This record gives sequence, C-alpha cells and structure tokens, in this order.
Amino acid sequence: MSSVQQNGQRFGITEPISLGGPAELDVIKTRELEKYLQDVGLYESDEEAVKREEVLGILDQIVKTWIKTISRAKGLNDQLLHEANAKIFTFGSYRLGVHGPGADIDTLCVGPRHATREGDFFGELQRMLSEMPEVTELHPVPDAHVPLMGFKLNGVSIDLLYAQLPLWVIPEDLDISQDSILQNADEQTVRSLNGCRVTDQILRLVPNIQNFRTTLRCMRFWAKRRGVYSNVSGFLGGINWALLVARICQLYPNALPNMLASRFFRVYNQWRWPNPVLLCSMDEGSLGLQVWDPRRNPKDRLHIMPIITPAYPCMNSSYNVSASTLRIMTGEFQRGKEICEVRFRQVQMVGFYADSLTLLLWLDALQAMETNKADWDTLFEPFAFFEAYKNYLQIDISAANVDDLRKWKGWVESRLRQLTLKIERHTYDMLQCHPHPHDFQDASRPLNCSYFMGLQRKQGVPAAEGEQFDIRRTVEEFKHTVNGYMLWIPGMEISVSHIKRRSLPNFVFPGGIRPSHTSKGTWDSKRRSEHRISSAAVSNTTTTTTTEMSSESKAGSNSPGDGRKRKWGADEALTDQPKPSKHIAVSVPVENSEGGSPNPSVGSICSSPMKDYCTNGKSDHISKDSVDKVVVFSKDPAESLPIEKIATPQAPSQEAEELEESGDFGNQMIQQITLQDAIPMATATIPPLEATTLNGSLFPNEAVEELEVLPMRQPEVAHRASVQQRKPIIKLNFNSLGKTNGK
Ligand SMILES: Nc1ncnc2c1ncn2[C@@H]1O[C@H](COP(=O)(O)OP(=O)(O)OP(=O)(O)O)[C@@H](O)[C@H]1O
Ligand SMILES: [Mg+2]
Ligand SMILES: [Mg+2]
Repeated sequence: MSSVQQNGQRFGITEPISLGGPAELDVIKTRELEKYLQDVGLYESDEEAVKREEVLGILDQIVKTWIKTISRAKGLNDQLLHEANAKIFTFGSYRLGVHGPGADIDTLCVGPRHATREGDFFGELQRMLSEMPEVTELHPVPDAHVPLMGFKLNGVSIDLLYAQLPLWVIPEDLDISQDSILQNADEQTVRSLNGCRVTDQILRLVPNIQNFRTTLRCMRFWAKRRGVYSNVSGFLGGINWALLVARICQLYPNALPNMLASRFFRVYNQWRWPNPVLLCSMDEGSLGLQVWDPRRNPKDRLHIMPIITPAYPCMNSSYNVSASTLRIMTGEFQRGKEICEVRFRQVQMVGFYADSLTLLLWLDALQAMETNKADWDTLFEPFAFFEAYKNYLQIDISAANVDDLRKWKGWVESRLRQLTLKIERHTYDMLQCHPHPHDFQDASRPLNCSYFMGLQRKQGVPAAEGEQFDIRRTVEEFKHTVNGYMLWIPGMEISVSHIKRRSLPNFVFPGGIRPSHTSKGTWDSKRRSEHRISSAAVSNTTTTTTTEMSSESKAGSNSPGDGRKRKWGADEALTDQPKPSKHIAVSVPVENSEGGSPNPSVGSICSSPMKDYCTNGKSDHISKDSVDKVVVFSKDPAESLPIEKIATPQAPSQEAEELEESGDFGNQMIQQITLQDAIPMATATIPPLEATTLNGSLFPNEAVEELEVLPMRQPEVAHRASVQQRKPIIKLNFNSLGKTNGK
C-alpha cells in the first residue's frame, strides 16, 4: 500500500491521467446526475437510514450479550468476564455508502479467542437469534467459503460473518486495518476480515469519497440495467465495480462524477485484460499468506479480468469472469463510451462558447440539461436480453418446499457458470453463451424457478456448412454435477431445455406480459441499424465477390412459403454427410471500437506498471485498429430465406419473427446444436430486424449469422426415418436473419 501519497496528487500506482477539474457545465451535469439517481430510487429515505442504524445498534448489543453468556458458561474469571467483548463492523455497499433501499448490511462480528465459530457463533448466537421475534429468515451457512448467517432483523437484511481473533479481550476501538490482526488467525477468519479491510482500504485510496460514491452508484445502476451486475453469474459484483470505479477516481482525481462516468467507459474500453486493476502496490506481507500473483501461482494465470483487492492478502475479486462474460462486458464498456462521447462533445462545445459568451453558455447549458436526462436514460437503457437472441437455454429447477428451493437455488446458481464454460469449451468457443444474471419465477409455481442463457454462434468466424455442435453430453455432465449436491434430497430437480425466443415463457417479461413488439428507438436498436446500413454501403461498393453473392442470393431466394418451410435445412443437419458447401467470402470491415485513436495514457497505465503481472502479451481484447474480417456467406439457394418482408426496416419485428419461426416446437430438451452456413445478407441494404446485440463487437457485421432451431417433428417420412435412428434431435442452425431481399 506504499505508493499512495495522501497529501500529494498521487493516488494509486501510477500518475493520474489528468488533473483536470470540472468545467461549469460538469458541475451542472453532475447535479443532474445526482438528481437522476435520486429520481430512479437509488437512495434510501431518512427513516430507512435511521432504522438501519437502530438495527446495527441492536445487533451490537446482541453480540455483546452473547459473548457474556458464553464467557460465563465457559467459566472465565470475573476479570475476563467483565472485559469480555465482541463488536461488529460493517462492510460492503452499506459501508461504502452506496447501498440502495432494501440492500443488505454486510456485517462482521469480531469475537475473542474463546468464542469459537462452530460451537459458539453457529451455536449459542444462532440459537439466540432463532429465538428472537425480531429476527426472521435465519439462514446459517457454516460450510461456505466465507461462513455466514443471513437473517432479517426488524425487516433489515443482514449478512453476518464471524472473525475469531487470538485475543482474550476485544477492545472497543479495535483497528482491523493493521496486517498484524491476521497473525495466527484461522483461514476463515482471514477471509471474513477481508471484506471490511478491503472496504476501508478503498475509502482510503480514493481522492474524494463523495465523488467516488456518486460515480459508484451510477456505475452500479448502469451495470444492473445492462445485465452485468452479478458475481455469481460471471459478471462483476459490488466489490468489483467499487474497485473499478476507485481506480478511475485515482486516475482523474479532480474530476466530478459525470466526468468520472465517461472516463470509466473510456478507460475500461481500452483496458488490456488480463492486466490487473490495482489500487495500490501488492505487499508480499510478512505473514506468508498467499497473494494474487500469476508469476507464481498457475491458477492466477487463468484469471482473465483480474481486479485486485487492496488489503493484504491481495486477491483477485473477479475470478468468476469467463471469456463470455468478459466479451459481454467489454461490449458494454464500448457502448457506454460511445454514448458518453456524444455527451462529452456537448460539454466541450458549450465550454467553448462560454469562453466567449457567458450568456450563450447558460442558454446552451439549460438546453443541455434538458437533453441530459435523455442522455442518462440512453446510457441506463435496460439491456433487452429476451430480444437479443433467437435461441435460449432454459434451466428449470424445483424443490419440495421453499426452504429446499432456497438451498437448491444457491447450489445451482453457483454451478451455472460451469455450464456456460463447458458449452463454450466443448464447442471450441464456437457457441457463445450469455447468462442472464437473475432467476425468474412463475408466480403460479412458487416451488420452481428458471434461469436463461442466450445462445449464439461465435461472431466473426466463418461458418462451415454442416458443422455441428452437440451439447447433449455437456448438458448431461452439467446435470450430473449439479445432482451431486451434498445436501441433495428428493424433490430437488433440474431440467435443461432449448427454447426459441417466441417460446419464452411470459413470466420472463415485465408484469408477465409478452411485449407485442420488440423495442424500437432504443440506442441499441438504432446503433444496430446504423451499423448495418453502413455495412451495406460497404457491401455495395465491394468488389465482384459481393456482386456474385448478390446474384447468387437472388437466384436462390425462395418464395416466402417454401422458404419458410425449407429454411431449417433439417435434412442437412440430420445427415452425417454435409452437403458440399458453396461459399463466397465477402470482406467487410468490422467496426472499430473507437472513433478516434486510443488514449495513449490509458494504454500506458494498463501496460507498463502492471505488465509484469500479465500472463501473456497478447491480451488486448479490444481492437483499436480497423481490421477487416472475412465473413463467409453461403450461396446455397436452398438455404436462402424469403426476406422480402423481413428485410424491410419498417417491418414489425413480430412479423419477422413469425416468418422466421414457422415451426412450432415449443420447449424441447437440448439434443444437438448444429452449425450451418450463414446466409447472405445479399445487397445488405436492409438490416435484419432481430440481431444479436451483445458480443465482443456490439454491432457486428457478422450479426447476419443466427442460430436456428430445427423442428423435432420432421415433415417427411424419409426424413423421420433418419431421425429415428437417433434420439430426437433438436438442432440449432446458424442461418441468417438477414436474408437476401431478392435483388
Ligand atoms: N469475490 C469477492 N472477493 C472479495 N470480496 C468479496 C467478494 N464477494 C463479496 N466480497 C465482499 O463481501 C462484500 C459484500 O458483498 P455483497 O454481495 O453484499 O455486495 P455489496 O458490495 O454489498 O453490494 P450489494 O449492494 O449488491 O449487496 C463485498 O463488498 C466484499 O467486501
Ligand atoms: Mg451487500
Ligand atoms: Mg451481502
């Protein structure tokens, strides 16, 4: 923690990127941001804040009573009995000052050497809590990596951890930030202390706590809206977002929250993962505890988005992140950056006028304030997960009663990441999974709940016709692992199904009502359209290959009727002998992540001082250069889909969906996933309506590739015969949504 100069300008392990302070408009915009965050309900009421403090006071009294009780029972002498003490510390979002209404209070109880975890914390204290009428929903989790008791005290959610220190007496002014507190502590105590030590350290390492808090609230809200807030799903949780924001605060020590938010996107859009994010240098420490260090620990080399905690022993807080979730998050950083850049330009323009004409500044500022809400609305637009894919995995679980379901959920949720990892690994990363970070429940079935994952073929890689992904074994393996739950009891069930978008159950939609149209006019949808149109322009001016593709497509375009029936290419998918493929390659530019050149300062902060921690030198996931990628389109007329209707930008997406999904397959067990050729977008002047939105490049030209479902019911006898040789098969094709428009 050495390189922080509290009184100088330097916070963190490098010089700041900029010491620039706010322009007048930044002050206005930050005020507007704070108001926005208040209006969306991120701040609790004064009454709720008071109630939390009361609850913490009660809890502190409870642990003090508990320690006296057990000290007496253990026969401690009068002196020790008199001095016997336990106390609580808070950490997490409450301690950071960024919690919303209803958030839990993460609390650590620190007790003396004679108060054991098993016998006393999960014994007498648990018993005491269970007998208190003001305590409800008590759930002890003694076997967790970080053992805890979850409960509600007067309606406030508490996560209570325990640290057993090798001290006879716990002083009321105990300082747990000293590393010496960890001496002779057991592993679970070290882990339990970590949360508090990290939180306190973060608050010490940021130049301005209030700016940090507002920015973190903003980023947490944004991450939740965009579906990337969840540690257990492989995205980032509260601690990770706090560390990422804290680093931005260090790099721009004088910036206000509206600036910090835009710098956040700018910096992390260019971050060269797996360079770690560090708030301070990592001490080796004198206690011999293992710290994160990929040079020494092979396991640490597997971490692809390391965000390192700033308290000894420094650890990576984001080991759950996978290639998929990183790809999704970097796409989101890019989106955020693009949206903020527009706003940033507004500020600059207004600032320019301000130099020459103050009146103009204020007129413009007033106008900017009006557009500001819309800007923030755009940034915080919820990610339309259930519009983004055509194919999903649905994981349903159930149990015999509410308590069993809670335990079963906890277990299954902790395993779901393995399913995404396995699917991607077993398909050589050609099939990408996008987990939804939350579960869904059908109100009419309280003992069931469901999880969803969007599926798409890897973007930007030429599709080989007939290539098949069989994930049956992967799914079976996953279910087998899940069913190996130590506490499994009859009634705990799991099933995994493949569903098409239109078969998504209603309970996944807000209010349980399926929207009649996919969302339009959102930044995502507009950006997608713009992208496609620009792709089309490129396609149209591309050499003969494009022309050739177009004419082939034209020749092959079917009538809507037969095309719809035929489009699945079921026979190809079901045979072991793929048809010889006819491909043409069209070179299309993949959209650059950045309009301008990368910020050199960002490059240097995430490469030079941290490069030693890098696992390799090829870690830059974010392309800054304009790169041409080759997308291979099929010329096979049989696979061309009728697109005349679908391919009009104005066509209602529902209609498009119906045209595309003529088969009615409903939910079916996953059997097999098949990769087939992408179908040409032909002249590509018309964007497909239902595009994949989230992947490494947000608006990929390659979005013309889509997964398709093959019917289980086969239309022809001969065909059915071939099916019967196998188990019933469901396949996902990688056909095009963007069909030839017949030109
Ligand atoms: N993967 C992790 N690595 C290190 N510390 C963690 C990790 N997960 C949780 N913690 C610690 O536990 C604290 C509480 O976690 P929790 O899930 O309640 O999130 P939070 O930051 O409080 O946000 P929320 O408002 O969502 O509860 C974190 O702030 C952090 O200190
Ligand atoms: Mg919390
Ligand atoms: Mg918690």
